[in-house]
Amino acid sequence: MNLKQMVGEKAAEYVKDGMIVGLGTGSTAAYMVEAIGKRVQNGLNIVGVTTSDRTARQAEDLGIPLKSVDEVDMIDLTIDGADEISADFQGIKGGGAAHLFEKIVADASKEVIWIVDDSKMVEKLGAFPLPIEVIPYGSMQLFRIFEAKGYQPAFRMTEKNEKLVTDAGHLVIDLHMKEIEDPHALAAWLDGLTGVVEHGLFLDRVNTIIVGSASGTQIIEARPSI
Ligand SMILES: O=C[C@H](O)[C@H](O)[C@H](O)COP(=O)(O)O
Repeated sequence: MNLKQMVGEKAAEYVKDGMIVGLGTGSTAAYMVEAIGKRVQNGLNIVGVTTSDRTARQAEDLGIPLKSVDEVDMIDLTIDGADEISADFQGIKGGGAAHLFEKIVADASKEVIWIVDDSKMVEKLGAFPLPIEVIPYGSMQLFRIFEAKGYQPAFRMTEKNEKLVTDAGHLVIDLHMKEIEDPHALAAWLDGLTGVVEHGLFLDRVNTIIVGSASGTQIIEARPSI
């Protein structure tokens, strides 16, 4: 059983006719986009708002009508993957370096669903490296600040061993923190650093989590939607 496919297809059932739908990024979200694409080909009428160039290409190929995030007032529902979800439903995202656009889309959404396999559910965040999107200018200064804190920073590299450049033209520094004691305090500190564009801590943002495991899908209602 492919758990990513299972939760991706389950989440696609939440999409209703007439909705504006935020389409997340990553290997799990790709299954959701594919399932929504099939429903669109069978007559479902929606508009998608994508969170990366990759997802935009996939959605276009499937014939899903798209608008940019700036062309819509509000997104009805966003479905996205996650890298880690803690016991109190906070998340780390950005393993695919899409967290800046993903957070902008999530913030413009009435409801957010995350789809994950059960390996992503953890007690505390931090085993997954925390992605920090930074502007290239001065990025070594930020690197040194993270190093001095003991966060073991590493620039995200491509297969060609070049610094990865995000869809927005920034770099990514991954922090290897092992365990994040206070995600809200860390997020506030990161938000205050000049040159940090966005970090991968997604706090108090998800409404529903669909978890896939060998025994099936579990739906967790994390917090009420707006
Ligand atoms: O930047 C990428 C996104 O935040 C993804 O949603 C996240 O990394 C999970 O990806 P995957 O489903 O491939 O594990």
